[in-house]
Amino acid sequence: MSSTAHFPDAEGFQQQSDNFMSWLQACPGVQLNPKLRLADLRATGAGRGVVAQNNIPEGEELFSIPRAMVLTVQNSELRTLLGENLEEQMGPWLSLMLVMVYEYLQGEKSRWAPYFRVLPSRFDTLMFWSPAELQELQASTIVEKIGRSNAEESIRDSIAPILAKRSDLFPPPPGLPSWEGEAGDAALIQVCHVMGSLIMAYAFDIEKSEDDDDEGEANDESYMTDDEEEEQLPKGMVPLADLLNADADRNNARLYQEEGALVMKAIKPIQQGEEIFNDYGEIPRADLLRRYGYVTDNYAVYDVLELSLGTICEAAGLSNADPESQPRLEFLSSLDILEDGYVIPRPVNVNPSLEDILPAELVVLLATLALSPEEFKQRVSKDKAPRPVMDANATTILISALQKRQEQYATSLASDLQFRASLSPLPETGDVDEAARRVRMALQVRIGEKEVLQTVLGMLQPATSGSLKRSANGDGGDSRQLKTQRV
Ligand SMILES: C[S@@+](CC[C@H](N)C(=O)[O-])C[C@H]1O[C@@H](n2cnc3c(N)ncnc32)[C@H](O)[C@@H]1O
Repeated sequence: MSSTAHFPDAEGFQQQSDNFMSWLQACPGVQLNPKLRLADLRATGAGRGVVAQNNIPEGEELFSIPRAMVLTVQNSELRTLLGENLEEQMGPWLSLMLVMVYEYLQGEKSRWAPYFRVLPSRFDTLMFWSPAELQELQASTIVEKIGRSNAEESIRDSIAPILAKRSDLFPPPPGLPSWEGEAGDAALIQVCHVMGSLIMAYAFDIEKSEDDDDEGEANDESYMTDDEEEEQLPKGMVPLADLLNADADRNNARLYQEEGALVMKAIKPIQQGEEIFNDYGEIPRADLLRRYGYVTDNYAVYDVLELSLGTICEAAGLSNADPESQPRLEFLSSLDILEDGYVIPRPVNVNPSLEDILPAELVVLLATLALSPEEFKQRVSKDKAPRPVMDANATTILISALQKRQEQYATSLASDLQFRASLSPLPETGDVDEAARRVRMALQVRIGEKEVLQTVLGMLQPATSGSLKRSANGDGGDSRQLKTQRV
C-alpha cells in the first residue's frame, strides 16, 4: 500500500486529507488536537501519516473518536437492514468485511464516505503478490500463512450468498448484472480482498467492556473464520487512529478505549515536526510484510526462524512426523507438548545463550528424540517428558535440522547479502516500481530468517566438539548439558 503507486491521485491527495479532517472535526463528539496534521508521506513510501505541528507533552490527548463513529458492525445500518446478528453468525472478520462492502458500495450515501476516500484500495500485502513474487520469499513459512484460498472460500461461503440475495443493498458494480457468474464472482472477491486487507492493516480490536483503557491492536489472523475466531473481539475501523503509521523504535502514541470514546494520547513528549507513531507490536518482518505490506530494518530484531516438526524428525532419522506412527511423538502429543513447528527468535543479546533462544517445547522434543530406547521406555513408564536440556545428541539433531532448513532456501545468506549490496537505492520520490520494491522486501525477510538460522548454528556448533558426542550405545556419558528454561 505504501508506495506512491497506491495513491495515484496526486492532485487530490492533500485535498482528500483536508476534507477528511474537516469532516471528522464536524462529527459530533469528535475532539481533535489542533497540533495535528494529516501529512503526505508518499515521498518516504508511507502514504498518509499524522505529524505534530507543535510540541506535544507526554499524556496530552491527540484525538478522541466517539464509539458511535467507529466503523463497526454495531454502528452500521446494515445490521438493522439485514435484521440478523452478523457478528455471531459470521465472526468478527467476515461480519466487518460485509459491513465495509456495504458501506463502500453506498458511496456518498455512507456516513463514512469521506473516510473511505482516504483509505487505499491497493496494497503491497502478501495477499496481492503473484506466485513469482512470493517465490522471492523462498522457504519462509510466511507464505503458508497468507491463506488466500481459505479467505476466498470463506468469502464465497458466507458473503457471496448475502450479496446475491440482497442486490437491493449491495448493487453490483456498473456493467455487471449481478454478483453471480464469473465476472460477478471476480468483482466480489476483489472488493472483499480490499476490505479484508483494510481490516488486517487498519482495524483495531474494540473492547466490549466499558471504561477499558487497554490498547486495541487488531489480532493478526488472516481474514477468515475459524473456531478460535468466535472468541475474538469485534473489530472496528477507527477514523484517524488508523492513519497513524507504526515504528518499532519511535512509538509515541497509544489508543485508549474509554467508556464513550477511543482516545489517542501521546505516551512520550512529541516534538514539532515529528511523526506520531502507533505500535504494531513485536512482529517479525515476515509478518509485517504479510499484514502491512512493508518492512523496515527496525523490526529486524523481531525476526524469527520457523522449524517444522517434519524437518526436525527428518534430522533425527525418523521416516515421518506422524504421531500415530512415531511413539516418541505420540508420547509428547499425549502430554500436550508437541507442536507442528517451533519459532526460534533472533538472538539479540550481546552474549546470547541457547537458554534464552530455544523454546522449551523444542528442547523437550529434541531431548525426547535424543533419548536411547531404554531411556525413552523409562520416560514413558513415568509418563514424564525429559527435562528441557540440550545434550550432545539433541544438539546434533538440531544442527542437522537447521542445515536441512538452510537447504530449503534457494540461495545462501552470503549470496543474498551480496545481492543486496549490489542493489542501487530506490528513488526517494516519485513512483517506485512495485515489482522492484517487492523483490527488495522479500530479500529483507529471507535475509532476516537466514541470519537467525546462521547465528543459532554458530552457537550450536562449538557445543558439539570434543566430548559432546553421545556414544554409540546411547549413553549420554559426560555430555556437556545446555540447559534451557523449563516448560
Ligand atoms: C494503519 S495504516 C497507516 C496509514 C497509512 N500510511 C495510509 O496512508 O493509509 C497502515 C499502513 O501504513 C503503512 N505504514 C505504516 N507504518 C509504516 C512505516 N513505518 N513505513 C512505511 N509504511 C508504513 C503500511 O502500508 C501499512 O499497511
